Amino acid sequence: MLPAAPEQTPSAHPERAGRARPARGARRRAPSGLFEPAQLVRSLPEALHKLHPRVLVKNPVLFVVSAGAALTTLSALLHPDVFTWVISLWLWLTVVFANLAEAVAEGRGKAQARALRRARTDTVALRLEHWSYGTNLATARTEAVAATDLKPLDVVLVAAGELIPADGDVIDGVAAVDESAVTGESAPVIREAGGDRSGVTGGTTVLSDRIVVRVSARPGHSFLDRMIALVEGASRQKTPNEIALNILLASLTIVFVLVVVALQPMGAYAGAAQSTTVLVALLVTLIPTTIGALLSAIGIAGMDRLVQRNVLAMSGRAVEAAGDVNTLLLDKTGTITLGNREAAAFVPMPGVREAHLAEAAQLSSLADETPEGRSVVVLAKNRHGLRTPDQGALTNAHWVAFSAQTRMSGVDLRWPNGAVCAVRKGAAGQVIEWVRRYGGQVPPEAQRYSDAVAAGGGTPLLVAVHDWDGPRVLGLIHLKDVVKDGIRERFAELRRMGIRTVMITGDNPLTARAIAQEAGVDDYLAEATPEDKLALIRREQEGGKLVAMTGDGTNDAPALAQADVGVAMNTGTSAAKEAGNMVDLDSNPTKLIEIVEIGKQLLITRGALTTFSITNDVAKYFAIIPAMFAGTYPGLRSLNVMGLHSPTSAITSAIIFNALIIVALIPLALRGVRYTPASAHDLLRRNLLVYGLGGLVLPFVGIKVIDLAVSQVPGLG
Ligand SMILES: Nc1ncnc2c1ncn2[C@@H]1O[C@H](COP(=O)(O)OP(=O)(O)OP(=O)(O)O)[C@@H](O)[C@H]1O
Ligand SMILES: [K+]
Ligand SMILES: [Mg+2]
Repeated sequence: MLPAAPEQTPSAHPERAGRARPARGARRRAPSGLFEPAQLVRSLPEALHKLHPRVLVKNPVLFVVSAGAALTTLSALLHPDVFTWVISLWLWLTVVFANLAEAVAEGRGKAQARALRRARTDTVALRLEHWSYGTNLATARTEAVAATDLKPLDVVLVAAGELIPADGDVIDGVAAVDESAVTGESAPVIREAGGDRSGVTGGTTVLSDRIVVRVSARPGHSFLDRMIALVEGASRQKTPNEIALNILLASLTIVFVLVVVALQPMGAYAGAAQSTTVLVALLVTLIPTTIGALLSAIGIAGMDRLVQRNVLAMSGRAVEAAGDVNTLLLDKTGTITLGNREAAAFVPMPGVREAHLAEAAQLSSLADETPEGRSVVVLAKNRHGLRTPDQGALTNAHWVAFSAQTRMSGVDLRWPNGAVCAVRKGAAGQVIEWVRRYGGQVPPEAQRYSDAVAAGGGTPLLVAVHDWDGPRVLGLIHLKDVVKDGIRERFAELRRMGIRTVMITGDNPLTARAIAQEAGVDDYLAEATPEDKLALIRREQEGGKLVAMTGDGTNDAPALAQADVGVAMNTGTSAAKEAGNMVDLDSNPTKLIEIVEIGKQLLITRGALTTFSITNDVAKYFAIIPAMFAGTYPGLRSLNVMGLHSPTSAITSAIIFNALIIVALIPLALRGVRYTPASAHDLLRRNLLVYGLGGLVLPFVGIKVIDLAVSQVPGLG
């Protein structure tokens, strides 16, 4: 959890717990401390600050109200009377209350930003002058530089007890890291080179061991900087939906301004010319002040609700898109499975000694920094007592790193006597093709054994050599991975929300199918390259679907960038975090369920309050129109259905109600309308009923009550 947010409760933390606890978050109610009346008082100075014309002009509805308030104040100064002063006062209060809504929504973020600022580092970093695989860190030359001077691609050495000076990826070593300064979680996490858990954040602390980090962030553009800007709302931009709604509100406002202006000559002709104060009051009740006041607070609160769940949304647009997501793509390893895909057994081909296979497997993995590669070395050591070969023999080694495109890794060795030997391990299809390319025969067992491992949900890695005996398959490594606990139920929940889940993996179709079945996803895509993932997203989007994607690997980055909602795991590589538009600090892939709920809640809240805003103006016309013309057209008195005391008390009550309803709705705008999984159609009907009807009826009662009080005031009765 983010620091300085005491209301938060600890969240499910699969990475640390070692398994995905079915996060209770989905059912966790918005933290009860999300809104407390004291916040209104605390945010008052900020609300008054926002009375500046430069701020007001950004909100057309509020701008018109403040212009009206200025006008009535002027007329109160020229022709003082109680009515004009009271109306002026309440019009200003209307603007202050509207500002208050925004100020309260922003207030929480400011506290969090203060805590995050403290984590920003001004430490000294040890920059390595050269680094390559195998560099001896004990003797490597380093220079001390200020953390703020680090540039992308700089390589720094960080030891236990030290602050990580900048965002980056671990490229050598493994360490326990305390990320509480950023995530608020005190349990340490493991960060290691090679895999999809290499991302580290500047300002976090290394607890054990020593790691080499390649810096990825430009100065001033670190993750922490972005987080601070985000929670502070500094980088907040209006979303397309907000802009559209704002245009609608502005147009309505202009129309009503014209209507009111045109009313005066007509009224004068009929002998019922109105005072400025009455005309302004009419205008303010006509224009949609409620939603105009609450709109931005609703958006900020939506982002904030995500922060409460430890999700950082880099764009408000992504939060809205989350509310309408149709398809969720997840990668398999580390997202659906635990991700510590480990070598469990060596399976030799007929006629091959297991020790020989193990030796080749180990050789191909010595420089393979992926968790898979490291686990092969460990298994060879544990099972066959194999030690790392003599460095002297390996000086002429050309290491072939694993890539998602080639699906292979290995080494080309040149022995001192000039003989050449190549070893490869990788996906069955690729390794078989490699052997055949050099004219080797592949026994049918190679495919058969691989399929057997895959059918059980394991990942087979074929091992082949090409030496003086020619190219041939020696056997396979059985990699095991485990489907996370409770993930089936979470997918079922997504299905109820109308979201289709698709697993994408670089693994072979048989493994993919076995895991897909066990996890209960709706569909899967196997042997997917990064391009395939991207193409799949584009295809879905062309069909008009909104696509969400969660991932952590560098090979997920293009897809994360293309997805409408791209959630990167905080554990992931910096490429993935850079590409997505949200980061989950808990690295919990099923967090998307909560993200979708929050997105839906945001859309529903905005819809509900817009409905309420428009319908709740109706009652105010019934208060004001009869009051305006009762003198000229006594027949209009029958419209005074509320039986309001007098024209002045009626108009005053309508304006007071119009202002108070904003304050009354601030908690709802911040907390959000309650969301229950239901079809969009049912939700719409329910909301129209509750908020439309509520908006229609409530003001009749409210204005009547206020009128009873107002009519007691001398000068208004
Ligand atoms: N270190 C490695 N060396 C050689 N081959 C590997 C290595 N790691 C994985 N492979 C092979 O490459 C295939 C694709 O791996 P990749 O990591 O791209 O996909 P994945 O992890 O299965 O999928 P995802 O991460 O998208 O869930 C694997 O199925 C395996 O056969
Ligand atoms: K109004
Ligand atoms: Mg992977």
